[in-house]
Amino acid sequence: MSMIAAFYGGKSILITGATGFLGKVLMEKLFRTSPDLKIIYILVRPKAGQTLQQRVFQILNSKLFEKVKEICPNVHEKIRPISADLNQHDFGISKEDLEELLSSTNIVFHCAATVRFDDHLRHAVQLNVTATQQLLSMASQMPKLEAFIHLSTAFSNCNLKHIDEVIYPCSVEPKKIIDSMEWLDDAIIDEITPKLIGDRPNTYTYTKALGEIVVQQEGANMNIAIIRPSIVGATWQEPFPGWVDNLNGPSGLIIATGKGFLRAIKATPMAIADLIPADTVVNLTLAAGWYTAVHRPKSTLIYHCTSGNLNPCNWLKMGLQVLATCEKVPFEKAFRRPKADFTTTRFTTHYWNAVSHRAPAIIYDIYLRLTGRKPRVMKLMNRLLRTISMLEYFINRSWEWSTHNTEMLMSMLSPEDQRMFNFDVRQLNWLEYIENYVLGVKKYLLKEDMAGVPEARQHLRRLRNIHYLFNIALFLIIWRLLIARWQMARNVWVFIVSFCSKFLSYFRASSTLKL
Ligand SMILES: CCCCCCCCCCCCCCCCCCCCCCCC(=O)SCCNC(=O)CCNC(=O)[C@H](O)C(C)(C)COP(=O)(O)OP(=O)(O)OC[C@H]1O[C@@H](n2cnc3c(N)ncnc32)[C@H](O)[C@@H]1OP(=O)(O)O
Ligand SMILES: NC(=O)C1=CN([C@@H]2O[C@H](COP(=O)(O)OP(=O)(O)OC[C@H]3O[C@@H](n4cnc5c(N)ncnc54)[C@H](OP(=O)(O)O)[C@@H]3O)[C@@H](O)[C@H]2O)C=CC1
Repeated sequence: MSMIAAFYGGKSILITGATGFLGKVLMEKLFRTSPDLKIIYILVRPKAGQTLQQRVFQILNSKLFEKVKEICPNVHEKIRPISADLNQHDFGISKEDLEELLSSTNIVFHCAATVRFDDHLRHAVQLNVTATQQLLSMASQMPKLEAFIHLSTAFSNCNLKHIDEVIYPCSVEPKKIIDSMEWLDDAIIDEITPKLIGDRPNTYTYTKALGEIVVQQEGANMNIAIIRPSIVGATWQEPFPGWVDNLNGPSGLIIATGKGFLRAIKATPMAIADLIPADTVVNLTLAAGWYTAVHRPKSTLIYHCTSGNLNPCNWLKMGLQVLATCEKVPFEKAFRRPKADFTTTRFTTHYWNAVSHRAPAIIYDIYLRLTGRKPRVMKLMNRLLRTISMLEYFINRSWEWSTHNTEMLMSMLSPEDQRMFNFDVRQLNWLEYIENYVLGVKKYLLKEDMAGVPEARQHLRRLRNIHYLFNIALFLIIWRLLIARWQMARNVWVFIVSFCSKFLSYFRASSTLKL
């Protein structure tokens, strides 16, 4: 019998960010392994004209929840969406809902965050720091609370090369930052942002670091743990391989590669690609929830959920496998054939951006214009280049994360739990995982049917022929222009023509002799 699954049985669990990528995988696993849990409260904001119920309905109707609906047919009765916006004071939760939450919750999983790298500091602080502080304040009023699990990121201290499972201080206290956001205007915040984030690359990593300090300070009297995943990718094994439903991390770039938009990217091929599957993160999170509640460690434990030190993969291996899979099982309606390379210098990056990204986009937009359609490729390309520039920091460096707490936790699990809540990435076969990831992107993110693969292959063959024809035409045009303007080119041309004609006459003469 799994100790972890039994622990969650009968529990009332609060999840923030349950509509996000990790939140959904977390909820799915909880229902699948502990169908007898009492209730899961989820803090949800109404969005895109959808009510809370419609949002829950949409989640439950996705492929991710198919197994859960078999195991736990009354799953919809066990999810209680609570209207809440983490940007608002007290989250805008009604008095009745708040009372119910405070009196019933046993475990909190805090997943909600803004994960945008370019978010304005005010917004990133509000969501990643202030909201965390408010949630902790709510948690401190929960008499039945057994554990509070906070999702952070392994990159919260990416300004360091070696990162231990400890909380590092920031130059300015989070409380001062929170206060200052209330009275500083946007222009001043813009001005001080680079100074505050210092040698971190963006507001996301900076505010996640502040959030951790808040957790440590405000949660001193609670059973708290912090999980720091690295780059979260599609699921590895559960509920099935390859599930992914947003463009964050590598997923967006996998699409850009498969559709032939991405042809070159500045990356360090041998740098560690510290990917971690979403189901691995969720298994560790649930195990940490159990351990924190049952064993009550004296201090807040931080768990690194990373792969680099146990089973390293690098960007070259990943890139090659992405390309190989896109060749084998192509994406539909590709812009160009999937073919890409790494650049290592600023100069070559600018060159390939001009030649392989911007030039084809301009040519295709001219073609669209000439055929009476709206040009759109250059706009897409500019977005892609902006996204790449935001991600570049993470694909040109390697970090070392120590994993003592994570390994300790693994050793505390029973063999049954080690199997059921597996977070041992040493067992992961990268080539198989990346192939399933790419297929998952195709099926679950792009919603492409596998039945369309022959047509997609045919399309790639057409693109290859167009590419050859285009290159031949380009060569002939350039050559014609050179001949018209340059004596040297004319001389070379005369030499080639006379050489060919001599060769032909010799060939003809020798075949006549043989006859
Ligand atoms: C020799 C062989 C060579 C082979 C080479 C080729 C192989 C290449 C394949 C493998 C690539 C590997 C890449 C690795 C990438 C590494 C990522 C590292 C990330 C470190 C993460 C740290 C971990 C975390 O804790 S945080 C979670 C991660 N967070 C994110 O990823 C958020 C990033 N996104 C943003 O910050 C923003 O979306 C931003 C700034 C990128 C874009 O903002 P903007 O306002 O311009 O646009 P949006 O409104 O957000 O979206 C506009 C448009 O773009 C689409 N889009 C959004 N994100 C991405 C994306 N990541 N990739 C591609 N496209 C994206 C979005 O859907 C919108 O499209 P619409 O059509 O308008 O809907
Ligand atoms: N994905 C990754 O690569 C990594 C993620 N992490 C961490 O894991 C956690 C989960 O990330 P992930 O699932 O990928 O992120 P997502 O962006 O997929 O999900 C974010 C969640 O936060 C919710 N949210 C955002 N703003 C608000 C708000 N104002 N009020 C209420 N809810 C809000 C979103 O709700 P809505 O659906 O309404 O937008 C969504 O449910 C985060 O803390 C992140 O920092 C750490 C390392 C890597």
